[in-house]
Amino acid sequence: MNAPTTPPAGGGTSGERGAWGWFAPSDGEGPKRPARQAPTGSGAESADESPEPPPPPGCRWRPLAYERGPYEPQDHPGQYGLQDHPGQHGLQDHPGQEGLQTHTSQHGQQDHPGQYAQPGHPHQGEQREHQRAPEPPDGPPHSPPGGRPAARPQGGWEAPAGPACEAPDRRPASPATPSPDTLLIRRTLAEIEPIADKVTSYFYALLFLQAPGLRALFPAAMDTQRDRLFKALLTAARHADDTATLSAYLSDLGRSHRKYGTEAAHYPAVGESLIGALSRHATATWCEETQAAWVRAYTAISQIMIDAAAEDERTSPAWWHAEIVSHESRTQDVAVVTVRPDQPYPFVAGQYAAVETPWWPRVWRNYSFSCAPRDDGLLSFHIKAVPAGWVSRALVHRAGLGDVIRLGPPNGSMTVDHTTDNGMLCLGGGTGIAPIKALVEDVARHGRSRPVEVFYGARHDDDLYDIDTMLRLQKAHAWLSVRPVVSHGPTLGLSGQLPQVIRKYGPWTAFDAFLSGPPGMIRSGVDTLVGIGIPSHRIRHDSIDDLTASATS
Ligand SMILES: NC(=O)C1=CN([C@@H]2O[C@H](COP(=O)(O)OP(=O)(O)OC[C@H]3O[C@@H](n4cnc5c(N)ncnc54)[C@H](O)[C@@H]3O)[C@@H](O)[C@H]2O)C=CC1
Repeated sequence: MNAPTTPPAGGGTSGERGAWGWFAPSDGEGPKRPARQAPTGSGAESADESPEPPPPPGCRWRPLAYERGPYEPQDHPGQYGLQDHPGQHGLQDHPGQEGLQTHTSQHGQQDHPGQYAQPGHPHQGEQREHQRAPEPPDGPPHSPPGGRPAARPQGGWEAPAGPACEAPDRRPASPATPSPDTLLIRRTLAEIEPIADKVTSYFYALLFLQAPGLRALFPAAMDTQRDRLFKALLTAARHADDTATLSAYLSDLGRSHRKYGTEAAHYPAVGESLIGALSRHATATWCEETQAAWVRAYTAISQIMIDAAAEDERTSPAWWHAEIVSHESRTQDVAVVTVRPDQPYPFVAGQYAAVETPWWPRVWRNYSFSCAPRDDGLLSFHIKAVPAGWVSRALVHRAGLGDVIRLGPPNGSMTVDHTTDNGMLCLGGGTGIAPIKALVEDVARHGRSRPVEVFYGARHDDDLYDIDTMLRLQKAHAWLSVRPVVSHGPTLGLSGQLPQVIRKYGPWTAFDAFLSGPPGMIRSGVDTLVGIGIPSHRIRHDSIDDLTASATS
């Protein structure tokens, strides 16, 4: 599985596929290589400090077909590989917000997803066709900006002869002082931020040009998944100094990429494309030193991901098949879908999984489990069909008994801490009630009673599709209180939006809080809760970024 990362003995030629110049992640088995030096000058003289074995003649990927899938897509062979699945250690890249987010809330910015679909997103139409690899949006990838001849000797990109770097402060990093590499990386990021879309497109164009085989790992239409990998890489690089959190985040990312068919051998091409896209677009700040910083960062990032994937492979499948055993329509747009995985599926209440349907190969969407682990091993999801949501519409309107979906591994950290008896304040907006129900079941199973206060929000009374279940649970457990809250229209319950309504109750300062619902609700919910005295480390929710990114799921 070692990646063919070194240039051929005689030196690779520009653009030669597989002659990766910089990135040689190990397969997690052997010792790690030190980061390569970035090319200097023309790059021709750049060399690894340690001798390397001659590389294979090209970068080859074995075909990435489902190996045990009953529904191999016909016209999109293989399966997609490179998507971000922010896990519970969530790194968020929010404008104006620096620092890694952990699984608990920092004012509404945390990691990963729940399910995620909101109507009215500008994603239009179902599955637009993008079957061929995209063209680089602004010129051939090997031409650096300004028409300078592109040289990519030894398989690496030459640093454009841009302005010299301002020498960064070389003192060691501290929590308050970013390392010199991180400073350089952040300069690049600041420069590309206004043109992030363009850089993202360019990155993928380069990737598919250099390694056409990787195209088959992505969905036919590069929808919201498109920029996740790129974004995750940038975010990780931005936070390269925070090794503990970064390592947890990247390990999750590496593990979750297994279901896409990602292999260690894919990482060099990704790294080459990353550097290629950045060097082309960050022309004001790119220089040799910056390039070297990015090479070091990517080498470290990819190695963590590869190691985590290799470790995970020893104990866990890359995905599970799961047969639909119950499909219950609750409203016109909401269904409760129950599945039986083909092998034991270990998870914790409050987590979520990526789901792929047979109808949209390689398009994965995250859905929270609506139940705690059950003795019979079944899993349930609440799915709301949204206008342009390929997966959600298929699951609500097309799926039926006997259909087989695929599940990625469990993820997420909106889970109950059973070491404390703190009260739990739970806000579930719309289908966001699903993981809240799972948390309630988890507390019930655990046997130690603690106050659990659930506020269940919906637009209209009719949208409270799971209120009967929640009220049944309330009846069964004296420690549980469930309050329906309706934001639009008349109701016998409480009126208003969830965050407003909880202000009228409390005090909540001794409670842990759990938020699940639309991104707007999470944001204002976190603000409200922090405002009324719940420390942010006791507020849990899934990633706002991914809730937003997956708005058309
Ligand atoms: N783990 C999670 O966080 C999960 C999240 N979801 C997400 O929950 C959402 C459910 O959508 P719908 O059922 O259409 O819910 P919805 O849009 O009808 O909202 C439900 C309730 O949430 C509150 N709310 C919504 N927007 C708000 C805002 N901007 N500020 C304050 N409160 C607000 C209101 O009380 C509203 O009645 C989806 O975006 C889905 O992705 C779903 C399942 C799990």
